[in-house]
Amino acid sequence: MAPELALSFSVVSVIEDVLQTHGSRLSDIHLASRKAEEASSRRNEAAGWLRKTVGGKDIPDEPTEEDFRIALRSGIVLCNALNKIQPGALPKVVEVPCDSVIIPDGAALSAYQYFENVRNFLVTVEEMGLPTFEVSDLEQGGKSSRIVNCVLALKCYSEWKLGGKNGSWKYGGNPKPPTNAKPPILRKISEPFMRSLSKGITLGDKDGLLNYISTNSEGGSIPSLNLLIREILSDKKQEEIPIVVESLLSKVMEEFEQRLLIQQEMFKTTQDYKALPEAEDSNVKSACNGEEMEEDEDVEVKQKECDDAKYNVDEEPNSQNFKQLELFQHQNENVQELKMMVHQTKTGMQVLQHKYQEDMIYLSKHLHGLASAASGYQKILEENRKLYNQLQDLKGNIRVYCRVRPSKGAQPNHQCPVSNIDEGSISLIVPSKHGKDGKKTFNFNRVFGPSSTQAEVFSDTQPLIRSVLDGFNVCIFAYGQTGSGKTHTMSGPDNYTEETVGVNYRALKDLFHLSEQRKDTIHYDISVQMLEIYNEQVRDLLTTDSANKRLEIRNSSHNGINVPDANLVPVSSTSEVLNLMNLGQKNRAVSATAMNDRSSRSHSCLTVHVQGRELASGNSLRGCIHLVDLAGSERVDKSEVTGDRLKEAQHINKSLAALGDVIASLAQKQSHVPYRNSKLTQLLQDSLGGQAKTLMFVHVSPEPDAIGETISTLKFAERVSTIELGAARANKDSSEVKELKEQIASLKAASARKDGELEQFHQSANSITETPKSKSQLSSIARSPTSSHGNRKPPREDSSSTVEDKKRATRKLTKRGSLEPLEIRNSPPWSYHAEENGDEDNKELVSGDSLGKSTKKRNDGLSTENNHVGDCDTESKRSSSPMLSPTFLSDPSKICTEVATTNDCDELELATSESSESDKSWQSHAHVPKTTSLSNGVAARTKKSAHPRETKNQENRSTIPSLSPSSSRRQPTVVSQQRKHLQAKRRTGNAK
Ligand SMILES: Nc1ncnc2c1ncn2[C@@H]1O[C@H](COP(=O)(O)OP(=O)(O)OP(=O)(O)O)[C@@H](O)[C@H]1O
Repeated sequence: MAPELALSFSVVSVIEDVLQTHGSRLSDIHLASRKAEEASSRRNEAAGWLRKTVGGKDIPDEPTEEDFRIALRSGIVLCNALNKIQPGALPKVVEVPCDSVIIPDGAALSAYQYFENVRNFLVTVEEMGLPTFEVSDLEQGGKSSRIVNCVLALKCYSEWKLGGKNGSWKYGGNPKPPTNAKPPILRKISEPFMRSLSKGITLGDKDGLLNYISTNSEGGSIPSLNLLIREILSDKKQEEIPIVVESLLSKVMEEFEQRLLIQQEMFKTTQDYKALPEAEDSNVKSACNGEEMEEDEDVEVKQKECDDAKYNVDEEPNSQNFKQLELFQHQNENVQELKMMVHQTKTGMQVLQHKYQEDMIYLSKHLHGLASAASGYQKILEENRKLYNQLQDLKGNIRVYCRVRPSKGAQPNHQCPVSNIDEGSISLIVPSKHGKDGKKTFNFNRVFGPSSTQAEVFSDTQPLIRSVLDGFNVCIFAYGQTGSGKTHTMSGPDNYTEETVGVNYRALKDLFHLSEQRKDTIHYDISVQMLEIYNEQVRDLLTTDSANKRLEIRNSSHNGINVPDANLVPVSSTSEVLNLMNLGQKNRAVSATAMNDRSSRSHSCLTVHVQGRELASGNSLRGCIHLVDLAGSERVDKSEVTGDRLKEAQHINKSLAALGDVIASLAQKQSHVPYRNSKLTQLLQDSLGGQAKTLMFVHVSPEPDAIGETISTLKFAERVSTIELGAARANKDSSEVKELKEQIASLKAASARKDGELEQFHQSANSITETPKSKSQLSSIARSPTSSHGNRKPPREDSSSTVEDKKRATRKLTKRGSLEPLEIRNSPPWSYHAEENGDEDNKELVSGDSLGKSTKKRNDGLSTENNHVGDCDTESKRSSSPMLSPTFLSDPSKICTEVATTNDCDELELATSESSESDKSWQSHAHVPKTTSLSNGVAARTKKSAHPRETKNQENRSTIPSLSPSSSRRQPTVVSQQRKHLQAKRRTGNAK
């Protein structure tokens, strides 16, 4: 802001200076006396006005300069005069000056009070725009002209005011300057300026100058400027005048320049004062930042500086400084207020912080509680899952685990149909025909997402595998669309590592590990078979020539070996297993299809047989695990196969459809389960329908174009999970049962020996009696189960076995130990399966109501594939023969067996009340695998089927009394009587 320049100076002083420079003085021209006269006259006038205005008795009529100064020194007269003409202009006037004599330090106090009065007066006068003086003018004297000027200006103002403010104010200043007026400039008084003030004339103030001139013109006491200059120049020589005028002008110019400089300095000082409040602001900010104490000190220092400045200003009265100070004080008050607010805010913040901390503690406690509740919830969930699994185990449900393969590469614009994977459920987005996609959720025992590792997948399977060592049968099979990851789960990828190896290897590793741990209590023998079903043919994967060899499946064999002709390789370490698996994998039929580069074209089954013997008790147990990697179902249009591949695909799909039928029958608890419709279902029969623990891994591909197959796969899997197989049972034999089995084996051996003798006897008798029967028929009748397959080892000869032994064994097997009559039947294995497993087809095969009528309705597939069926036919034909086997003569128990066989082919069943295993072993004793020894004997089993046809047939069964060897000769009669009796009974039944 440019300062308003009040360039006032005394013309007289300037002229005086110029005259001095030129060696002459105003006094020379009587200026001094005139000045003195003028000063005294003006002083008298001022004193008179003051006396008149405030009644100051201390002011003489014609005071000297000193009198005048002393009279006004306290400032009281001046303040009162000012208050008189401008009431309230000075609210505080120290009226009674302290007596400096009576009161100690009174002088100092008085000086201070004078100073206060005079300062207040000067400030007000300054604000009114009237000429002022310096405090020192009053205290030190010598400069009273300025005081006189000021008083006369007041007088002038008073008169102007009393005159009703008519006309313009002669001093030109604003008598009541607005408070927001620009701050006046602090003036540093130079000597010439002081002098000019004494004259009360300002050049910058045109009115003032005019007033001065007019006043002096009117008063006549002071010559006008014109006159003054003329008077100065009058005594000058002509040639001196230009020089004097020139120096006069240059002096005026110099004075101007000096004034300008002073004004600029004053302006700068004003700016510095203005900067003070800003510094205060920054102090406030610093205080907010916690530096309050330091800043307080700073403020105090600044306050002190300002006070000093105030004092200095007091010394050089300047309304601008006072305004600045007031402003500063105001700002200081604001700062204090702000500080208070900051303090309050800070306190508030502290309270809030405290509350916040309390809240945080409360929340953290709450959170802790929630976390523990959540972990408890998790535990409960886990517990629930376990209980659910246990319940399922008790019910014998097939467990179903679902695994989603990772996507093969990114498929832009295609959304993965798998929308959500939970621990026990998987949700799919199912596209609908109407455009709006639906959501379908499937629940399983466990669901593994694409990121699940092989180890994670195996961890849930582990307990199941371990139960094999406790004598359970376990089946794990992988199901799913082609390329969905079945082989990956079961075997691992092609170049497998320790981490990526599949369930098969891990299972065996675990088995070996556990058997090693238990070696002090149980001795385990572990052996492995590896098969595949390719184009409905069972092939051994552990031989190189297996491609040409068709193997038989014999369900419910006594030792759990369903394919006895396949290689059974004993193993003792995982590396051996790995080698075998590699061999099997190499032999497995795979080929590239459009869906999978290495598509398995067959169902593969790795079977691990475990035989355990408890070292302390001698008890034995037997468990086996089937690890089945099914061939993938495929849509032939999609897999683009032709020729042999197409044929393979058709076989695969057919066998999987058969599996679906079996699952559906089991799920609906139907009495007939069509196991025999495919080799696959035949192989899995024990696992799906027996007392095994079964787990299915269902695999799905995440690709959107596989959604159809994915949905049908998951629906199928859900159905599988509803199947209840009944609680699994361990295959454990006590030592007593074992002993009995051994006895049975020895009896069988004895029986075989007798068979031989019988054959010889028969031959000799034949030649004597010329029987009508052919030789083959007789040998067929005489054929014992053990001799039906020539590829087995003959039973061990046991000379100690007698007929009594056999009878005892039979009685023992009734468990009750009584000698109650037993039904003893000899039957081919398929008959057992038919009844045991509710296989209607097979029941029909063997049903018939008369002797010799072995029948008829026959499943084509079975008739060609099952040797047992052929056996039955033979047996049936044989049964129609009126001839009795010579065996009857030598072995009564054989007779009974024979009778049952010939009489009722559809009832052919082994009965044992001791163990279901016994009967199974009996049925299958003809199919003992190469590596196992025979341990079967004759066993009897009470019939348990409630089938109506069986009930009917039961009536036809012969009740065989215990026979002693001595009665053997009567046997034909007994037998014929028996037959007659049965026939009669049957006829009666039919008539009814
Ligand atoms: N969980 C997985 N992680 C990584 N790769 C996988 C996974 N599952 C499958 N794959 C890969 O997907 C491809 C197809 O898998 P795989 O051969 O196991 O399918 P499949 O169901 O056995 O097929 P097919 O029925 O035709 O034999 C393979 O390259 C396999 O390595």
